[in-house]
Amino acid sequence: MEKLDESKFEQRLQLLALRIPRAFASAVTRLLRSGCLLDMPRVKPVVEDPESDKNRLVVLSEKIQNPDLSDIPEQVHNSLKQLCSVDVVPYSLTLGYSYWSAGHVAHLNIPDDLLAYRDVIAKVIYDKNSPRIQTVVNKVGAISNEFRVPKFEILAGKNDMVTEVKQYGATFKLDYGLVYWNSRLEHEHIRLVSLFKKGDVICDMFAGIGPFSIPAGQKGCIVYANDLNPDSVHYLKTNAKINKVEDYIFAHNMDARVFMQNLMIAPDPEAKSQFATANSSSEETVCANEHSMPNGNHDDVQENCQESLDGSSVVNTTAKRRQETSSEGDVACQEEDANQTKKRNNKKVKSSGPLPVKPWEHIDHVVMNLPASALQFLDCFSGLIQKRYWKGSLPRIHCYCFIRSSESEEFILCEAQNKLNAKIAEPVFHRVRDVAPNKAMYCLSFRLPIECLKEETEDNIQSADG
Ligand SMILES: C[S@@+](CC[C@H](N)C(=O)[O-])C[C@H]1O[C@@H](n2cnc3c(N)ncnc32)[C@H](O)[C@@H]1O
Repeated sequence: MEKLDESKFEQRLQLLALRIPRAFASAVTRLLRSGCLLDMPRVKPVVEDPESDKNRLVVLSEKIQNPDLSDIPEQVHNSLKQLCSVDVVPYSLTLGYSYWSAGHVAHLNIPDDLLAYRDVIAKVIYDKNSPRIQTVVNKVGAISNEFRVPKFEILAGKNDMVTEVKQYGATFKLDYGLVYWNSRLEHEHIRLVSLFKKGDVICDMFAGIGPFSIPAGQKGCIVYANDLNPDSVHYLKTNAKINKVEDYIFAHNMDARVFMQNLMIAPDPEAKSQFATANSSSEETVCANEHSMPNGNHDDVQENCQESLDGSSVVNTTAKRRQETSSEGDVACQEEDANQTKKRNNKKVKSSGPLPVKPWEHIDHVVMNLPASALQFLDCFSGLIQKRYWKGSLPRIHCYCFIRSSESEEFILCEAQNKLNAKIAEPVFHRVRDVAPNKAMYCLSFRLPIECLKEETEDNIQSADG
């Protein structure tokens, strides 16, 4: 048998690092986070300086290759110089052959010229890293299915792809063979969630197993999370429970367009009018603006969240409950009044958890992480939101996409505007990571243009009113 040449699996990266005074490590990291910092799973970008414990080394992205830092954006470079003293030093990083792993699974991409040795390679990796690594897999072919799940062959260890990984303090359980997972997006997940505020309403149209939704829930956001892959939704619900945010996450399993359309369906106006006549207008305002579930029923906060986690849609829940109890809104409003004077004695409402929201009235952010085709889904926003229900500013859309070196941001913007049928004001492109020599992943963020609101015509008001 040929001898295994381990070095064939080692990747040696020649990088640059900034030697900075120790006390400035956090500030410098924050400054460089959007694209200039080393972004690799399980590799810390801030390390000890072997020459002095008064300093630390902040490792730069492999994209930054000029020691004069001329490939760092000028503004960032200037802020850096003002912040503290900085020395640029070479930094060599070696990734061993056991580098690629998620939980107990070591994930290899064995090149064609070494495929003949894959079993021996896998065995060595397994033996050297067991018990931490219990399964060694090799990716087979390119990802082509709509769930974005790679195909793997199991080379060593047990045939078990269910594992747990940790990101920013959250635990994610997943079956590597059934759902999409990419550890390299950790920084992007953190970056986007850092834009959300407690209490924000988030729609995660392509949620996967929840790397945006779960930390958003942990932050106190209400998240409507959806994925077409039933296995992803299964793990999304599991992860919501593991991370104790099940009250904040409404999980759905449907096509993203249908999901958005369903979320925007306002409740039966007939029931609303009964609600209105049964209550004074001020009571109705309290219910509508603050604590109402889609059906206006305050008793069902926990139950409704649980129902959503069990897979039923908000709309179905709404429709069902509205038919059942046209006077429940009445009761709910009275109870809400009582709650405000701290006299209410209702166990379910008393229990902890988020207050319910009405997505057709307000959403703060929409996350669209399906870079290969999310732009195509933007057409679903045209005429989606009904002006007469909406309150406050329109949502910010975060649409992921790929941009090839032959394409420009303007080109992508045009495509997005064509799909929306509206002009986007102040688009922000954030470069997430390079995925190939000529292709990078970006996040295009913008506020939904007002032209996308559904026009109020006599016809559509009447048909909506039944
Ligand atoms: C690139 S993954 C992103 C998952 C997750 N947001 C993350 O960052 O890990 C895209 C997800 O979109 C889902 N998906 C693909 N087509 C979809 C569709 N038409 N509607 C809803 N989800 C879809 C896939 O199953 C996959 O989980």
